Amino acid sequence: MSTALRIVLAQCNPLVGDVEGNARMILEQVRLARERMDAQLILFPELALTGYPPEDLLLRASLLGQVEAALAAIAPLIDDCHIVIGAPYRDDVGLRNGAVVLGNGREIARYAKRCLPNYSVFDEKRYFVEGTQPCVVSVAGISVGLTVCEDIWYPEPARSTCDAGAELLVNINASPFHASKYSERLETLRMRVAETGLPLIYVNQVGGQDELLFDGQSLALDGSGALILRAPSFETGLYLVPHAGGGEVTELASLEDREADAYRALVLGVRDYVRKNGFPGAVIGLSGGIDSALTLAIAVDALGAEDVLAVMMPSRYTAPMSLEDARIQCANLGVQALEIPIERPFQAFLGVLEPLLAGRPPDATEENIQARCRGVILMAISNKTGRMVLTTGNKSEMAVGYATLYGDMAGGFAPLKDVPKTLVYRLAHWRNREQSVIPERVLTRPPSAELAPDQKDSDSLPPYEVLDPILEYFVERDWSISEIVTAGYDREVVERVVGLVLHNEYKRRQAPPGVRISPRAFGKDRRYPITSGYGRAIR
Ligand SMILES: Nc1ncnc2c1ncn2[C@@H]1O[C@H](COP(=O)(O)OP(=O)(O)OC[C@H]2O[C@@H]([n+]3cccc(C(=O)O)c3)[C@H](O)[C@@H]2O)[C@@H](O)[C@H]1O
Ligand SMILES: Nc1ncnc2c1ncn2[C@@H]1O[C@H](COP(=O)(O)OP(=O)(O)OP(=O)(O)O)[C@@H](O)[C@H]1O
Ligand SMILES: NC(=O)CC[C@H](N)C(=O)O
Repeated sequence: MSTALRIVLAQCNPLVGDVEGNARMILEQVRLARERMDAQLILFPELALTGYPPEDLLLRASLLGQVEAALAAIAPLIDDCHIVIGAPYRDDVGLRNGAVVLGNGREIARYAKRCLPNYSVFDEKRYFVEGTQPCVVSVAGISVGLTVCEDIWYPEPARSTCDAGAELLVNINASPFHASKYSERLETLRMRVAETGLPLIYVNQVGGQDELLFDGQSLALDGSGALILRAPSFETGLYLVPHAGGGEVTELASLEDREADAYRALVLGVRDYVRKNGFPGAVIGLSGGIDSALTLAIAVDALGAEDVLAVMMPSRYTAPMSLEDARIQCANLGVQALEIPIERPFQAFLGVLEPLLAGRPPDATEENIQARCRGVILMAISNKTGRMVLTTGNKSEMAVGYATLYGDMAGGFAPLKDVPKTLVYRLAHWRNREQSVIPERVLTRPPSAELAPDQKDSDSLPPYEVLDPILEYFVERDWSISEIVTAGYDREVVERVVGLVLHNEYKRRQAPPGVRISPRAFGKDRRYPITSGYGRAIR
């Protein structure tokens, strides 16, 4: 850094809507940053006071009242340093996504975010009005220019802040994770530094908020674009920006591979969803298959073995090795396991439905009754114990509707919802890299729903090595059928897969939320109509 300012990045995990709690957390971070690091300027993430994204809570006057009260309460306490807090505020023009500067015991400035993202998972134009002016404040004699998240993704805000006299650019963020996001950010920040010649300090929030997951990885670049600080991913903490020039780079985090990043994102997403919603733990149906095996490992890493309950619910079609493998995994992880066979409830349903079923060949009806027996049992355990049911469906299955409504889709949160089946395998291998917690056989046997005799997923679906790329092209990249065929896939298979994806929007709308780890997840990231003639038109 060209300046001697002691800047601390508060990479924190606010709770959306808990303005008072977030204000207390901010004051505690200020105390620590002052005590331990002698901080002169402490930066908090975008909308740190409300948490991000507050969604339609922003339409409630009472929330904005709480924000103003919190700012008024915090300001007098900030008398020996400066802080920047992300907070919404209303002015003569409208509601702003703001960066508020406090120091010398008072409020010093309010900056309104100028670029409001309104694509992908972002809806900021629904709530906020764009700012038009740069904002530069003096901190210990250094001119500090403010920007908020999306501002830094375009040249103009940084350039005009530089023109307004900034010697240093600050960017406060709520930038959600997806695979490759870190390199996209770094490349963008380097462009802004190259254009302005100014050091750039980037602070990001951490934590899960419904389907969004924030990874932290706050950064500092010096005026030449060299990385002088990279804070850890998926962890909260206070990080002092080092002074460059001595050739020393503070690299607090290593660049992890895709599996490690994805796995750690899923763990944090599950932990924050379960804990921030006040649940004492989770319950999972453990089949002896790969999806529930990985879900269980993630849940244990997120919540601790004592707060996770595995339930084995064998049916007449369950292979003995499924039950054996499930038992071994529970022992490996130290998880309490229950065994509740579903034969009796399944028989009871077949009995009462006899008039409907008699004379009709068995089909998905009977398969789904089994999945629903398991759903009823898991939900009963959830109701009685207060634990949340984690569903186990992966992105490939959710894409093509290979799951039973009110059956294995019954539950509160879907950790693997954005994890394609081929990545499920890679993550399971990654989790087993040091110590085998998922039995080897679970990783090698062919996937099966075990809802009918000798059933395999490959009876109904193309092999996952074929299905997953087709899904990625269609769902994540919006390719046409012809483009996917040109990439080397069979037209008939592509048409069938695309038809299933379009048809099963209704199922996904009824599915629980899950952690977003890809650039296009099902949920708020991909909004398709349920009732639609589009599928017919593209045939
Ligand atoms: N647009 C729409 N809006 C609202 N509802 C709509 C609808 N289109 C169909 N439906 C309704 O949806 C129902 C059909 O859905 P559903 O009852 O779920 O049943 P369905 O999709 O027909 O069958 C479930 C499939 O998932 C497979 N499965 C199940 C469980 C686990 C696994 C696994 O490997 O993990 C795989 C199973 O082998 C079977 O092929 C029907 O009642 C239909 O009326
Ligand atoms: N015998 C079982 N005991 C407990 N839960 C089961 C059993 N069979 C299925 N389930 C639950 O239903 C989910 C869907 O299972 P299914 O075997 O139909 O498909 P899958 O997608 O191959 O999942 P998995 O790889 O976990 O088996 C499982 O992940 C599990 O949560
Ligand atoms: N909150 C925001 O403005 C986020 C938008 C930004 N492009 C990001 O995800 O990093």
